[in-house]
Amino acid sequence: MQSINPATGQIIQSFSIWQAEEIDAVLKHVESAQIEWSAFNFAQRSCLMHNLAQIFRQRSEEYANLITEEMGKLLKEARAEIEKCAIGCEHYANQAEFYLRDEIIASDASRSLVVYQPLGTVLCIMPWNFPFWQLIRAAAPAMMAGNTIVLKHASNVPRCALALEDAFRQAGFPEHAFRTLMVSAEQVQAVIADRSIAAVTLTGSSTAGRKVAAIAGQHLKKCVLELGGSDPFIVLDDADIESTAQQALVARLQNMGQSCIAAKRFILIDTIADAFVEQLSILFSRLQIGDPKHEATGIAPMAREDLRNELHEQVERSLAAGAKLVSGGTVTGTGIQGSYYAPTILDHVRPGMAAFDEELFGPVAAIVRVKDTDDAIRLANQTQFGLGGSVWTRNTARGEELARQIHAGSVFVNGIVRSDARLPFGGIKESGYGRELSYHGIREFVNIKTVWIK
Ligand SMILES: O=CCCCC(=O)O
Repeated sequence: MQSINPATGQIIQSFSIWQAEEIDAVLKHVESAQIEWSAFNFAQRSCLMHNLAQIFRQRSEEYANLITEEMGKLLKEARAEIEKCAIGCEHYANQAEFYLRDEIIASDASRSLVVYQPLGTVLCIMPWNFPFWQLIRAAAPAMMAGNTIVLKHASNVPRCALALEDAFRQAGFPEHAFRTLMVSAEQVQAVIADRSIAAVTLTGSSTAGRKVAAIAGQHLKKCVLELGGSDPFIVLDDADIESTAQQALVARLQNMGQSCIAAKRFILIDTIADAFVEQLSILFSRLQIGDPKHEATGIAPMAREDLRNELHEQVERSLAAGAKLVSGGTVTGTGIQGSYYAPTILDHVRPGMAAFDEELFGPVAAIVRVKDTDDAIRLANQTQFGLGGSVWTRNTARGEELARQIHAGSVFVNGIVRSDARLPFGGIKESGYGRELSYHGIREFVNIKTVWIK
């Protein structure tokens, strides 16, 4: 496993992958720790989760630099990610007991109730794009419910994975309540199969989701999958073009476009399409490519060179299929080592083109022109994905009506799709199943037990 700085191409550190004996030993420890951890009451768990939030804030600069060095995002975005982790920990520290309170249900018993109890050890298989937050989004609720965690992180962020383990230890969690496994993708099958693992949560591609779901299914283990997306960003003809284009820029280029919930297909009503594209391309052209640690930089590298090359290939296939290049479309970095890609706008994208049919995980906006709102909804739903979507209009009642017609796990009206610990997060169709965050998220990894008393 190698930690490589995507802004320079330099190897920061290399790590050896664990052998089976080491994996076994850690899984046993985490399994035993779960018995100890589940005996902690909510107040005790909450106290440690608050400590963790505090550690994120105290060590924010260190962690943010680590993220930027390992996967390339802008340092200011990395700082925001760490703050989001602190907020997520606090949310579950404060709400878990309420979310998992016993529910008394009237039935033919003298007393019947539902109690929520931990499942055991949850394996978190996590991606590199938000290397701290994706893990905390899954682990904070699961741990507050009394589960322990083993993390298999993406192989390009090993230092983030180890820093997370250290943060839990610093916060005072039992020694093996949270452990990072230094394992390869090939070793994951055996980990899922191990009897110490009760359930699995994966954030990653639909391809990875299929594999993990198949293995978990074979071993009858519960899994939650948060997979890819191709979120529509629908602009109606009454939207404010200037402010909506500014939001579009953030929605597409956040995290250098490497987010499952980034806006990917910009569906524009014909009458405003020219003005919108012009505005968006002006905004794109102002961004400076450079060192992700510099305040003035707007375009950071993508996380890995192979991912950048794959994106470029999707752009080239879309152009060959008839899309029109408005700006970008080039691999930048001649003479630079980093895996940069110029912010790109493709116009006249239609179904059948890579930019419409596939997830574009990078700084490329696909413009889809439509004649009316019916056409907009039809095309928004013409995808195998169903993660998020947004509608932009001055008429919020109309926006809500359209939000209900979009097939996705969350739809925002006049707002960028984002996760929020108070609201459920997840997708339908090939974007996965199950929900994270809110009370829905914490109830994914519990035994929802009925107790019936005559
Ligand atoms: O790739 C998915 C990114 C989700 C980020 C979030 O939870 O805000």
